[in-house]
Amino acid sequence: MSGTPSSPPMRELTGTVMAAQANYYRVQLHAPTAPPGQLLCLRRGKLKKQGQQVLVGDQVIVSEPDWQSQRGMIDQVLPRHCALARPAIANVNQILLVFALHDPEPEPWQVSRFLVTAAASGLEITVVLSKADLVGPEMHQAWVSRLDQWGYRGILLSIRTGLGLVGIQALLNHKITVICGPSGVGKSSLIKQLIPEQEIRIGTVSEHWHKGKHTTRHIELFPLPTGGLLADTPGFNQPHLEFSPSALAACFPEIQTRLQTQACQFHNCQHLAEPDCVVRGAWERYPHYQLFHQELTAAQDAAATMPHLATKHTQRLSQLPRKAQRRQSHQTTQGLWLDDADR
Ligand SMILES: Nc1nc2c(ncn2[C@@H]2O[C@H](COP(=O)(O)OP(=O)(O)OP(=O)(O)O)[C@@H](O)[C@H]2O)c(=O)[nH]1
Ligand SMILES: [Zn+2]
Repeated sequence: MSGTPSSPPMRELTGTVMAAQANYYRVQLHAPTAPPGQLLCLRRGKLKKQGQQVLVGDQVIVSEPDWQSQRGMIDQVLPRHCALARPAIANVNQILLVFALHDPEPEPWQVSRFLVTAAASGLEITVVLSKADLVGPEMHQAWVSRLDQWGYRGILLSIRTGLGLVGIQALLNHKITVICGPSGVGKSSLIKQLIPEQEIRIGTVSEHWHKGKHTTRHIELFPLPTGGLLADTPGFNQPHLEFSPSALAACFPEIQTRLQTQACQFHNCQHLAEPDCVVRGAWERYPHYQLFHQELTAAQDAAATMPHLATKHTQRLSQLPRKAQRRQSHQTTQGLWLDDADR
């Protein structure tokens, strides 16, 4: 790869992995080390041997560019600041959770379940309350203040009237954002507003996704005209809770707020039936906490007694305390939550 004595020194080509399918990765090259454009790349054998996965969202070093056939090789994966498992995307900055105010109406348990799943990632979360044109101001206010009490910001959106679009655009600027939410809430409609020129492609991708059992086989980042990248996820109604029961409290801002100023009698309080617990109480999502805790405990018990039946996620995560889970997923290039089945 070394140039002739008269050629200028070769600079490393860097890029972002925009899509992954089978063994191929579509890499958007970064200026100024490369001409604008994308290369279809393979992962170098040595990375495979090292068990180094390449994820959509990864920053990579590319070599052997063949400009004519637009092919290249991924030589190196640069350190990630985080890696999500579902969808398997690296370097995500925030999660946008979309719920419709009507058709389908938001179900507090379901909203809470999505919030807890998203909160487990440790990323910034914003909630979009879509189809605002279908309900009145009372419903708007009720959900915005409910979310506020839960510790989240809710943005009203209507594709019909344009309400909220500018605010959402500003939020997405220069960030990698994953959009999640149940089926039919208007995620695709929002993406079409944000990236009109990608309309056809998004349609194709959505169709592809909806054929499966809501497992993301094809993951793709779409560039926003204003800067930033957006990833859609398939609509699904019951996101998986996949962490240890003791990690659940960290996924409720209401609990974290209480624990900032008060302490439970036991340092390892699970906030269920323990005496002198400062978390247990008459706040709206406490029943959700109890229910999710029960579910996670049952999954953990199943993993302990029937390890062959447990999912890989549950097995690995239940072995680690919360802090270690975060450290692993944020620092290593082999995100703990990654699972080959997701890719
Ligand atoms: N009234 C109204 N309808 C909307 C709005 N946004 C989306 N819709 C309608 O809601 C329906 C579902 O929208 P999609 O964008 O396909 O929803 P989705 O979340 O992508 O759904 P999945 O692909 O199943 O995940 C469509 O008929 C849209 O026209 C809105 O702001 N107001
Ligand atoms: Zn407690």
